Amino acid sequence: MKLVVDANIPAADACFGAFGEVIKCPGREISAEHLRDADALIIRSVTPVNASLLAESAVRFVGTCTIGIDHVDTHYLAEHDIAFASAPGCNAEAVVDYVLASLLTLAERQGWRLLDRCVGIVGVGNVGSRLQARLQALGVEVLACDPPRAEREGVSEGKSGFTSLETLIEHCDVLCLHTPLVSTGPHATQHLLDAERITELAHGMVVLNAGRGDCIDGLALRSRLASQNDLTAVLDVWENEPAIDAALHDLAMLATPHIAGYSLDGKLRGSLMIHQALAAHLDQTSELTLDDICPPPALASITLQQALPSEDALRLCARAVYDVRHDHERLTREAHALGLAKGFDTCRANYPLRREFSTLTVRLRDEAQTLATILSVAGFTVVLA
Ligand SMILES: NC(=O)c1ccc[n+]([C@@H]2O[C@H](COP(=O)([O-])OP(=O)(O)OC[C@H]3O[C@@H](n4cnc5c(N)ncnc54)[C@H](O)[C@@H]3O)[C@@H](O)[C@H]2O)c1
Ligand SMILES: O=C(O)[C@H](O)[C@H](O)COP(=O)(O)O
Repeated sequence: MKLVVDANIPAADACFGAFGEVIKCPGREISAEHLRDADALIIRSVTPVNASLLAESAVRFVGTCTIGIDHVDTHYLAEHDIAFASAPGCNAEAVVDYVLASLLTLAERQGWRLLDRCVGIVGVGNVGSRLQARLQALGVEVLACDPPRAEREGVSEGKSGFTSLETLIEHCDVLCLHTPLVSTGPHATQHLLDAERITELAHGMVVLNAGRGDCIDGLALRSRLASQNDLTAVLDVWENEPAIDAALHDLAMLATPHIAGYSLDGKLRGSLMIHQALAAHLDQTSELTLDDICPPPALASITLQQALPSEDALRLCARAVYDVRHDHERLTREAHALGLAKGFDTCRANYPLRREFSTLTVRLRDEAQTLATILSVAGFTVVLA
């Protein structure tokens, strides 16, 4: 069996080597030529999978080690009896870590407390629901918007815990987008935040997008930021990646190269989920587990010797695991050296090893019960001693 695998997929040999010959290729370069005699295609989000890629190929299985599937023509696969698997939820914890790390950084820079803000979450799926749970457990007020879920669950707006995007825009201090890219239909998300809604955003609002770039009208956001400079933008995803809008990049307070989900844990979970899906497709059993492919964290524990204000302690622990400022600085540096598009992909290909909050054990004095609860609901492993 011949498998063509995106070269950016970690543990590719451990996860796919046992099935056959693994040919690695940068995801953006995988072409019909590479797939002519391939049986399986294992990708991440940067390889458009459609008729022009697959028409001449022998591929019978496509697996994307990502949650987003907007790069895959699933109708074409179904029509041609090509099996397909994605990795829902694999990197959701990492994205929530990214959001918390970003908001804690903004709070410090702008002199507010995250715990006092009202956060609106648009798209309450694997990422959004985990974000909602962590924020609410911290005591942050959260408003949630997910019309497809409200419809699926047969609940009316208001009573369901879901509310409209307009209400979020009206009431929230922070708006977090975690929607997939859907181009058509009643719940299309293409330019969900369009020029009109961007005009309505209140002075001082934070807009964070870690869903898909096309969910925001980038030109309209750029023009609001450039003309009024009264919003704070945290952008991990962009229109036209990797050739993103340089002016919008410069105007964002935190600008990162689509790495919100890039914890090692999240990427390896994605590889493992597609390994399991391929094994099932081939009627094989697999005993491979995350522990087989995921190393222990380099930083396993820290001790907080003094009682700190809760938000300072949160920020300290978050940064011990993941400092989002480094990702912002790295993109700016690489863009300066290589140009924005090349710098964007270089940052992604050479991404430093990042772990999830849960891999850090925070040791606290016995009397710090309240702080222990806060750190624990924020995602850390906490031990009182
Ligand atoms: N930046 C990153 O690194 C990164 C990482 C993971 C996921 N993502 C993106 O974020 C998206 C969400 O991830 P997820 O794992 O939570 O996916 P998910 O499919 O579990 O959840 C998406 C949610 O969005 C809701 N939704 C769909 N259309 C909507 C609309 N018009 N308005 C409001 N809500 C809507 C869905 O009902 C669903 O509940 C993914 O599709 C992917 O594109 C990005
Ligand atoms: O859809 C997803 O899972 C995320 O956007 C994921 O982080 C994308 O990773 P990439 O394909 O860009 O490596």
